[in-house]
Amino acid sequence: MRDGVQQEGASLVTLRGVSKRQGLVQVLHEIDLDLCAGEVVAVLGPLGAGKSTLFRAINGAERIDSGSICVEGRKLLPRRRPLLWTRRPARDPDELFAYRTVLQNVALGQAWLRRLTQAEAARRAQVLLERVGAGDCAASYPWELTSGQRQLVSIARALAVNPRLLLLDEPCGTGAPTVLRELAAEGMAALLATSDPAFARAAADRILFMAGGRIIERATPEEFFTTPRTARARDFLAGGANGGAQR
Ligand SMILES: Nc1ncnc2c1ncn2[C@@H]1O[C@H](COP(=O)(O)OP(=O)(O)OP(=O)(O)O)[C@@H](O)[C@H]1O
Repeated sequence: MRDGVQQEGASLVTLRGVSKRQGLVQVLHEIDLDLCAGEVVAVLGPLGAGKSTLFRAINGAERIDSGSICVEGRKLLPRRRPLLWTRRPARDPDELFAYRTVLQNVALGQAWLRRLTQAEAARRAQVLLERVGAGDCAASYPWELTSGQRQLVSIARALAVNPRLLLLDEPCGTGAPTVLRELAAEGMAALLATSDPAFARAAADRILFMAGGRIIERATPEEFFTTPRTARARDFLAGGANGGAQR
């Protein structure tokens, strides 16, 4: 039990007292976070809350000033090779190779990372696309897809290495929450950074509400969206995705 929210199993990602300053701005203040296998946790907050910085730190791409980050019990060292990273896939079609079909985009990871033949990589890519409900998109090019479809294709591509953990910075699309919940039911964990309350509500088991570089509420979606405890969270929910003032 942590901050009133029941968690089960061993922690896959553990942060204790993580702090980070960028110039004059204290971007992260003493962040504690636990993520277990099979969980989808949303770090929800307004623009500039520090979500992306937090995710870069967990990914090993951002040096922290103090605190510790452990992934599967191993302490993350500064500048360590980043973990698999899916950043804003749905908003930026350039994240997918524009002149390759969806099947080729997903097969590339299979061929490179798993060293499969082209034919086997394509077969597995089709399986992954169907796994996320984007099988019909296989022959399309990225620019022919909706943002939600691109999101699903990006998740299929990330599944190339059978990840135990997905970090998604500002995911979107109506299909993605369902896919993430299904993957979590199979034991994968996902940590989302989002400023979209609807996405967080649809996808997450737990909400960590972040503002001004601090996690100021931890709750189930039911608790958070019906009875937010802090004025900052109430303002955010009343103000839409950006929650009025930043940070
Ligand atoms: N390299 C940097 N140098 C200076 N300030 C930075 C740097 N990176 C982030 N910041 C500041 O840190 C704060 C948090 O930024 P961050 O991008 O982590 O927030 P966020 O919650 O992800 O917001 P958004 O959704 O808009 O990306 C902001 O005030 C931002 O201006």
